[in-house]
Amino acid sequence: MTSLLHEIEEYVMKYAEVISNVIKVDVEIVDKDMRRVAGTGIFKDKIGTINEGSVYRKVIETGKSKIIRNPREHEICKGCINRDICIEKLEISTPLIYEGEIIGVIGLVCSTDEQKQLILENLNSHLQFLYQISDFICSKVYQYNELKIQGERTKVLNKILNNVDKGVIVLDDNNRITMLNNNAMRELKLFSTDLDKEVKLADKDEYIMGGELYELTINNKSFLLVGNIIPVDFISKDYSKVFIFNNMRKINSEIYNITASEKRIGLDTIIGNSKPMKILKRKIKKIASTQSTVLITGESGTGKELVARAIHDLSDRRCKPFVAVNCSAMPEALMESELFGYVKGAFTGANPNGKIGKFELANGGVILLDEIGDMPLYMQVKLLRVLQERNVTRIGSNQSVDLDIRVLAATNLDLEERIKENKFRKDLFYRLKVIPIKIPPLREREGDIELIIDKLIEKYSILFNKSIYHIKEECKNILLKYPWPGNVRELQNTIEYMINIVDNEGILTKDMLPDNILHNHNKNIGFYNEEEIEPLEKIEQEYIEKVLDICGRSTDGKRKAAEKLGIGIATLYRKIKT
Ligand SMILES: Nc1ncnc2c1ncn2[C@@H]1O[C@H](COP(=O)(O)OP(=O)(O)OP(=O)(O)O)[C@@H](O)[C@H]1O
Repeated sequence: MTSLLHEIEEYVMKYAEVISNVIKVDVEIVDKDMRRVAGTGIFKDKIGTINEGSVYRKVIETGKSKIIRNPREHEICKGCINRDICIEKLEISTPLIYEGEIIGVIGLVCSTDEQKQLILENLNSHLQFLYQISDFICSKVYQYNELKIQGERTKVLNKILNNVDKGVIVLDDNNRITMLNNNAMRELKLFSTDLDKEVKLADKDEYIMGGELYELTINNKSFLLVGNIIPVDFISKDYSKVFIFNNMRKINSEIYNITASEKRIGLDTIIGNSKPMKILKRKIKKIASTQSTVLITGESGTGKELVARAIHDLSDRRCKPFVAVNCSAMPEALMESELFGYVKGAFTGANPNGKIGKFELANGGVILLDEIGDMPLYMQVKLLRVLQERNVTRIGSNQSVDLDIRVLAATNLDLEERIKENKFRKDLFYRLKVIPIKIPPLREREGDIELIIDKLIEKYSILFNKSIYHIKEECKNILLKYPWPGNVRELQNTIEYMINIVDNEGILTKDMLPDNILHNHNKNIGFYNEEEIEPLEKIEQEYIEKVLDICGRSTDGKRKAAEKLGIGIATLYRKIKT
């Protein structure tokens, strides 16, 4: 505690002077190590030195005041090393007690008989005054100590605050900044000199990613922040509320995590080396870096979404969100709120916290409006407005959010036909069709079916941990001739199915083909031009296979097949083996 008296020595000195002025004696105040902290009169030059007398030691030991009316002769003075040179006529000493501990002594010394006389005449009132000053000094020590503890606590608190990844601002009851952490300074471009500045915090009544949206204004700059306000006004008016807000980079990256696909979709992901696919890939490369709207058309399963993702991945928005919205899968009643979002309490049945819309989720990145041809007309009007004005307003809000977004739309419908049927707006069509991309159906991509089959066999063999050594020529031919109305998706499903059912030999054969493909094959044996004429032996082979598909491959099935074909069973076996 010694240090405490020294740390407030300025005050201690003042109190010593007050006593000295009022009682007209010399005063010294020592700490518990007997070092002089303050002194007046004959003690003024001795500040910092040790009092070697024995009276104060006794006061410190006993915690009791002492009045020595006859220095030198008093019992206490017997062992004092200064006894012979002592000029004191009267000495009054009283302890300074802080939290039960003696932290020092106030000593009053009379060097003349007149002084002694005066003091003794009013001893009681002088003692009362002395005790009072003693209390003042101790309460000053208390205040100082409290401030010191509070300062230490603040330091620890600051350390903690600077280690949370959120922005924290503590405001007083006038909305002035009392404290702020490094994140808040960084986010709001503030400095420690901005402490005590007034902040305006307006609740925008909207809810995003687990927090409330606030507009914070300081130094004439406004920031939209997502966070929460915690009232702490029970502490003191300097600490009225704490605003904890999320790091906006973190919010953006959370949105990105929701919206981004885990793997990169480059041009290599789009399998196909046919001429139309080469042209398509060149076009994707060329237009990826522009900001214009793209309308991707093509039959179902041709890879429209894949192309859209490749455009996103090749563009400089690749690290920003990619949000795909399927306009036909969304219930009509929900479409508006899904696309544009809503604020809390916008309508009954809604999420009470409000919801961020797909456009806002995609902000900064790319939105794919898939199956746009199925969008209801009233939504087409709203969409057109968003595309024209490049901003979106949540349902129930009166504040629009600016959009920096690349729009891609896709459909397998003939939009011009839909326009004629009054099911699609012409103005929207032209706004979307700035860059048209048409993906050819699989049957028109020469060489691609074989390439895709090989790649998919490889992919699913790894996925299902199977070793596929071979695909029978006959089986492959059926796949190559199939018209693939479901395009790559159907081919993908077919290969996945076959690899699922293949046995340990790892050979894909015709009888592993799905029924619809086999049926199609069976009813389509025929030819239309010279190139398609096949050797009789091959046709015969295929015909027998077809009959066996129907009759079965058991002994009974084969007997039945031979009967139907009008040949002996032995001939049938011979022909199967060739
Ligand atoms: N060229 C391709 N290379 C590899 N995979 C492809 C290719 N084209 C399509 N696919 C795959 O086929 C499936 C369907 O593709 P996608 O969803 O992109 O087609 P779509 O044209 O958008 O279909 P829909 O019109 O039915 O929405 C996906 O699994 C996709 O990865």
